Amino acid sequence: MASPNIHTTEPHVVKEELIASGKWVKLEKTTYVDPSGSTRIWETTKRTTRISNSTADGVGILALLKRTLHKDCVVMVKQFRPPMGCNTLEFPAGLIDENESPAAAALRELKEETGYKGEVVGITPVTCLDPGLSNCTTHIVMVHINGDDIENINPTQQLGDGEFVEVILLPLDEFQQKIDELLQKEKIVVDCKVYIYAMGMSQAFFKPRELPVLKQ
Ligand SMILES: Nc1nc(=O)[nH]c2c1ncn2[C@H]1C[C@H](O)[C@@H](COP(=O)(O)OP(=O)(O)O)O1
Repeated sequence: MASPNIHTTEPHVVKEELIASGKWVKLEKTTYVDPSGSTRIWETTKRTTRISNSTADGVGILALLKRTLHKDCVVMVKQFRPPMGCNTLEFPAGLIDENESPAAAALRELKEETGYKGEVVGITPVTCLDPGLSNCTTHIVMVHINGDDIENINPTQQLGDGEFVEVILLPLDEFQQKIDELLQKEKIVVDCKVYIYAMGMSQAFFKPRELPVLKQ
């Protein structure tokens, strides 16, 4: 018989001790109390760049390019990511600057990485990225791009030193299939947020058209 699992303690962090720090990332030893009241240790990574009054470390940008006589496309970026040792397929993204709102950071990063000028149509709450490893957080900012606008006909990236970003447009109604084709063609790892969104889009596009089947 299973023993009753009664937890009386609100889990909380007791102290955070620095183990090592670089320019961009630091490693800490986190002492915390778990729900059973036991004191435990966790190894935590953090960005050194977090702005104290900012709601998150960065933004990810879910940008839809809308053009007359074209399918709506999701604006994606492919780039070599040193920690992965290979190219990745991601939503455009970046860190929030000092005194910058998530919306402003999203429009700035989108312009820099892809050349497109967009309009913010929605922002998620703060979301965590890899909470078993790091306290890194992001807002996903939904942006619409008027592709017929003269400013968006020939978008020009504004990349900084050391930034090499390829823009890839993928049709929204075939998003998962086009990603799968790309993954088969080349050695590239897709960001988890991107693939989850692709699976959600497939469900939204195709499931409503399937005939309902009576459950046995
Ligand atoms: N973990 C990192 N190590 C680095 O050596 N450099 C890093 C790290 N994280 C960010 N950066 C640098 C790279 C860019 O010069 C700036 C800004 O990056 P940003 O464009 O805002 O974000 P990403 O596109 O997600 O790299 O920070």
